[in-house]
Amino acid sequence: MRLFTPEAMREADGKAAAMGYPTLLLMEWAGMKAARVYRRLFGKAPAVVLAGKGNNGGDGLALARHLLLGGVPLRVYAASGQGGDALQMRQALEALGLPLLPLEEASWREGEVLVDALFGTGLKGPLEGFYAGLVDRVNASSLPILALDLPSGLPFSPHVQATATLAFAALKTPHLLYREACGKLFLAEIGLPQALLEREDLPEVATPQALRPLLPKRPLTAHKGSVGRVGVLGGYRGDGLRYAGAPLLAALGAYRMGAGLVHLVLPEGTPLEPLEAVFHPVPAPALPPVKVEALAVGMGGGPWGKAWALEALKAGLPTVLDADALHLEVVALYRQAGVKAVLTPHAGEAGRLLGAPPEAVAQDPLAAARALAETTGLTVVLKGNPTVVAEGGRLSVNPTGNPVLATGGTGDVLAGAIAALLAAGLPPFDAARLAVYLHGLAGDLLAEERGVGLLAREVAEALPRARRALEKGLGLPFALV
Ligand SMILES: NC(=O)C1=CN([C@@H]2O[C@H](COP(=O)(O)OP(=O)(O)OC[C@H]3O[C@@H](n4cnc5c(N)ncnc54)[C@H](O)[C@@H]3O)[C@@H](O)[C@H]2O)[C@@H](O)CC1
Ligand SMILES: Nc1ncnc2c1ncn2[C@@H]1O[C@H](COP(=O)(O)OP(=O)(O)O)[C@@H](O)[C@H]1O
Ligand SMILES: [K+]
Repeated sequence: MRLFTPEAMREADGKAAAMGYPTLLLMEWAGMKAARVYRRLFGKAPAVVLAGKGNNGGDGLALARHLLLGGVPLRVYAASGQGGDALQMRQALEALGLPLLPLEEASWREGEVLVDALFGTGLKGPLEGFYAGLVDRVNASSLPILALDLPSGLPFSPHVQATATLAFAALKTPHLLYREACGKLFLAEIGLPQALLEREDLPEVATPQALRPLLPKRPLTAHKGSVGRVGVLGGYRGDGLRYAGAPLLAALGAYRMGAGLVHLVLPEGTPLEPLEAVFHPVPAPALPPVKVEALAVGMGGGPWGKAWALEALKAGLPTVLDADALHLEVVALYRQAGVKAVLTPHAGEAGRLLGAPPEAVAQDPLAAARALAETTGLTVVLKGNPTVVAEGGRLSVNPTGNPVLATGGTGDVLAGAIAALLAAGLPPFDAARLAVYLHGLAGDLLAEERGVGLLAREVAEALPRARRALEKGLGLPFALV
């Protein structure tokens, strides 16, 4: 599944029209699916539809007709000046005898549901004047809001803060970059010719459908030496083992992602956990003295971070470089050596590597991940919401995960999880996008059950459940309608 920009989506609509496909059908499906979502969420609660004059408004008018036919009480406030498909939708509604009220008179009361069909992919620049005021009133209403295609105003401010958003044909960048404004996310197929949605040049949205086939198989004869052995290298002695827990969490992440054996190479004096690991206490950064297939490096390494990474490079194995191992010189050496490496920076670390402020990274994580993959020549996991995986020209945007993951150590768990999949033989891009998806899904399962207050080790514990869900094809964090 591809992640469209609003422009790419408009292009696809245009191509459908140029092919001779009747675009009125798309709008009709959009309206029908929107009515279905409305009924599912709000039953027969009365609707107040706010329709702009473009095609997004047209979708709203189509929805209004389906609600009317379904016996849902409603008022429609519409801008004037529709043309094309939207005008036909307006005429169809009027033919059924529903008077359209001027948008300027829009008002609502307790118990009603607002439908935001003001602007979609055609918005150019931030809303101002009347529309900015209308959006502010909508947001102040405390009524449930169903946004059609996009919460109006996105990607700028002000924008509608929706309770639920129904995306048409494909997810667009603002759906994943402004997740909060969208509320519960739905995606409707509206009959757009499939060929127009297959755009290899656009980023992918990681989905169960694409990721399930990547899950490493485990044959009956599997043994702990055959399903992937991971070396976890990290920690620092000099400050009283302040971050001693970080590599231990990475070891848990690796085991919970299915590693057969985890070898923990740690500073002497570090607590020896988890019990399932094989321990190699060392006086200074060193490689595990045994055979492993992948490494995770840097967690809790502090000033030793660089030394761990340089030591690890000698093994020439697929390696996750996390936290204290993330340095430009180190990264350049991995590239030179042709070693497969996955970098796992958060916005702060990525900013440091790119020479950009963290805010700029967070503002456009797709561009930042792409730039970092380009400058380093390695695989990049830019952590955040959304987490973006980049390699060469490929981008995968992760739809799972939520703010309960914002707690110490969850990144360490992820580093170990990626290493486990590398050790199982997955190429870096696949290991990264699969681990990121499952890590986020584990967080989603736990958020649902328990909410804020998770421990990173519990995220590791939930990884097998996330994996089971993916095996069953479940776990898509938005609903298809
Ligand atoms: N064939 C198609 O094109 C389809 C389009 N669909 C819907 O159509 C939408 C796109 O429709 P449009 O391209 O007509 O665009 P929109 O309906 O999103 O908005 C266009 C209108 O907004 C005005 N406008 C743009 N920026 C503004 C600003 N900053 N302040 C005030 N007014 C502004 C434009 O002058 C134009 O009148 C999609 O989001 C989707 O909801 C769906 O019906 C499916 C089929
Ligand atoms: N608001 C959020 N939404 C989704 N995922 C989040 C959010 N906050 C944190 N995470 C995830 O939690 C992990 C945190 O990693 P990191 O910042 O390295 O923490 P630590 O160094 O404590 O392990 C990342 O995988 C990140 O994507
Ligand atoms: K809208």
